[in-house]
Amino acid sequence: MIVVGLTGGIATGKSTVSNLLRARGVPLIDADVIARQVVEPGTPALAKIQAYFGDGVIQAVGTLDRKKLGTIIFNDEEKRRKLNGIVHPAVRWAMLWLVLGYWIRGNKYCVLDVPLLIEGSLWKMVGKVVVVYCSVELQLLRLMLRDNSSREDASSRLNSQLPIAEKVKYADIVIDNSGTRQELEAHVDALVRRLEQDAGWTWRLSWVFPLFMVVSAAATLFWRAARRVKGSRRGNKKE
Ligand SMILES: CC(C)(COP(=O)(O)OP(=O)(O)OC[C@H]1O[C@@H](n2cnc3c(N)ncnc32)[C@H](O)[C@@H]1O)[C@@H](O)C(=O)NCCC(=O)NCCS
Ligand SMILES: Nc1ncnc2c1ncn2[C@@H]1O[C@H](COP(=O)(O)OP(=O)(O)OP(=O)(O)O)[C@@H](O)[C@H]1O
Repeated sequence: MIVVGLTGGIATGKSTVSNLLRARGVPLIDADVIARQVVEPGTPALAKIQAYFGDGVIQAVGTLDRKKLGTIIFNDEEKRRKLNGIVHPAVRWAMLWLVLGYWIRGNKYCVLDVPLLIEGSLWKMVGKVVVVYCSVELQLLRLMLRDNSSREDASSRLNSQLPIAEKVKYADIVIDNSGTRQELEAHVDALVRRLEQDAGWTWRLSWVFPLFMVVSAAATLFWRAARRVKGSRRGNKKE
C-alpha cells in the first residue's frame, strides 16, 4: 500500500483537495480532524494543555477555546512548540492505527492530509509527498476570506509555517491551485490516475505478505534519507 502525504501552506487548498479525493473514493486521513479529537474534554492532551496554558484556554463547557489558544501560539514560537509537543504524538498514533486499518482492508493507497508534514519530519515516513501550492499573496487572500480575519492575523498564522516555496522542494508531486476550482478538479483527477498507476500490482504482495510491506517500507525510509543527504529534492513533478 502506498501511503501518500498531502500537505501545503495554510489556505493553499489542502482541505479542498482532500474533499475532492474523498468524493472520488480515495481513503483519506485528516490530521486536522484528529487534532481536534485528541483534545476533546477528558483527554490526556487537553489536561496537559490546561496545565501548561492555564484555565483561560478552557471554555465554561469544558472544551478548548481554539480561538484563544490560536492567538497565543501563532504569535509565540516557544508556546507553539509546547502545544505541538502535546498534540502531535497523539495525532501520530491515531494516524498509524487508521493507516493499518486501511491496509488490513486491502486498499492500494491512502492519503494523509497533514498540514505540518514537512515541519514535523513526517514526510520521511510516507511513500509520496504531494504539495498543494499557490502564491503567498493568494494564500493570504484566501485565508482572510475564509476566516474573516485581518491581514495581521492571517500573516502570523502563515509565518508560523515553513514557507510554501520551501515545502515544494520536498514534493514528489505538486498540485498548482492558483487557478479556478474546475482546474483544481482536473489536477485531482490526474493525481488519482497517477496513484492508481503507481500502486500497480505490488500492493497485493504487501497485503498477502506483510513481510514484503515491512521491507518495502524500510526501503522507502532508506531511499528518502539518501535523497535528503544528497540534497536532490528538486526534480518534483507538476500534476
Ligand atoms: C491552535 C489551534 C487550537 C487553533 O485552532 P483553529 O480551529 O483556529 O485552527 P485549525 O485547527 O482548524 O487549524 C487550521 C490550520 O492552522 C494551521 N496550524 C494549526 N496548528 C498549527 C501549528 N501548531 N503550527 C503551524 N500551523 C498550524 C494548519 O495549517 C491548519 O490546517 C489548533 O490549530 C491546534 O490545536 N493546533 C495544534 C495542533 C496542530 O499542529 N494541528 C495541525 C495538524 S496536526
Ligand atoms: N481554486 C480555488 N479557487 C478559489 N478558492 C479556493 C480554491 N481552492 C480553495 N479555495 C478556497 O480557499 C480557502 C482555503 O482552502 P482550504 O480550506 O482548502 O485550505 P487548506 O490548505 O486546507 O487550509 P488550512 O491549512 O487552514 O487547513 C477556502 O475558503 C477554499 O474554499
